[in-house]
Amino acid sequence: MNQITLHPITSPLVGNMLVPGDKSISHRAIIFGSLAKGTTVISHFLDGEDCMRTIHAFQAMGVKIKKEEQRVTIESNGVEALEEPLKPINLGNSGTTARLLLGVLAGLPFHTTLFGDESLTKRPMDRVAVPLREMGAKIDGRFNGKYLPISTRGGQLQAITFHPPVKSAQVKSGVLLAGLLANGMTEVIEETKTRDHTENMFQAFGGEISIDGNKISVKGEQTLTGTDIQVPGDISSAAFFLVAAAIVPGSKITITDVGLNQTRTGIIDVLQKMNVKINVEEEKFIGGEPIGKITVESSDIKATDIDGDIIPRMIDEIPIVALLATQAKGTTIIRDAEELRYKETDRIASVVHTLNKLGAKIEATEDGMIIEGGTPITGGEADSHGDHRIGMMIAIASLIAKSDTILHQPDSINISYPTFFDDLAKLKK
Ligand SMILES: O=C(O)C1=C[C@@H](OP(=O)(O)O)[C@@H](O)[C@H](O)C1
Ligand SMILES: C=C(OP(=O)(O)O)C(=O)O
Repeated sequence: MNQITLHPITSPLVGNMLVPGDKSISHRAIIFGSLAKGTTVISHFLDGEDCMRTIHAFQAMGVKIKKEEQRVTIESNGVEALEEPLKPINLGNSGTTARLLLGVLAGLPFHTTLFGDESLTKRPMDRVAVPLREMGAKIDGRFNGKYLPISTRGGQLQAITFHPPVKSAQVKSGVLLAGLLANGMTEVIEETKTRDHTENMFQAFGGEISIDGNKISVKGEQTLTGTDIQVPGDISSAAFFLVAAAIVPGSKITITDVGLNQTRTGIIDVLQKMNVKINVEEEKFIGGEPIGKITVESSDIKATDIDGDIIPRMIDEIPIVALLATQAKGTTIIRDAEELRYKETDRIASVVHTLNKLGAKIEATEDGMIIEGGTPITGGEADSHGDHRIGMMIAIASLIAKSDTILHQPDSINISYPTFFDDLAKLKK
């Protein structure tokens, strides 16, 4: 489907909902389950296109992975059993698969070629290729390995101490995974803490990892053991509905069984700062990940400044927060978010272009944006540009638009949230 017409909403959004499994945790569960010896069973796995890329990559290396809806079973004989893939591996649109898989391939003694779609082909891979080469991996590709397609020949790796030059959980995770396959103790020292699902997953699979503030140390050449993983709901997917409830008058939505990992809950802090009526209840810990429920009601929204250490804790939520800010009282300024320029699209440019087209008043800056509040959304035509989060931002904007919105390339939403429109429909009364 190339385009769909979205109508403004005529009644509040009301109800309880579950969101699909966390994308970051789903990727990692496949990777760790494939590296571990034994059986891993994953429940509430994200059935999105990106996570399927990770499954296919490990199947191409001989791992037995069976998927029945949101349940995935992995039977693996561990790292030593992984085989040289017969063909180049297609990573589609998935940056997480690319950066984490490079870390794994760095330690495997065979040749692979990785490629992706048009968007992934433009995203930087040198941020992970450089430290992996320092550990001893052979990595080459377009622009000296800065961009896909990339070929690897891994092997004997030496542990390093690494200070990531960018605030990126993908880079950290790539090096930690290579560290698992290296000789010695690999250390990653982050300037700002990024999402820590890789660290939690090491522990869930019986691995030794130590965390001291922002320093993470992983012992090389350990054997991991298969386990059961229950994936929490993805707070990055929930964010679209949290904002929808806040901006559609009379709404009240509760999202249950959603991940509340501190390294991901910047969106909750921002909603609170913006005067959104929100209630959060942490209920349990599963596999080192806190899970609970969030209730949001329509609110009188206030502008705020968003910058500094909170940015990595809400990096994927900035497009939908930008929409929220268009409905706030006052001007919202987002800074320190230059990393947005290296996502599926340049999300500073695509958010500003798209929301302005729909009636907002936003100015792009080098590392963020300045958003004028209280601007009505007019509707019209808008394109996801193949970016799932831009597609969902447009769909939520269309709810409060003055007229219909034609969304081009809605299929991109299948990357992270294939049931998005069904879930939205269930909240309409
Ligand atoms: O590690 C992960 O699972 C992710 C880390 C973030 O990317 P960066 O590490 O590039 O910031 C985020 O934007 C992406 O959606 C998923
Ligand atoms: C940036 C994202 O994902 P990835 O880097 O895995 O493509 C995202 O999901 O918003």
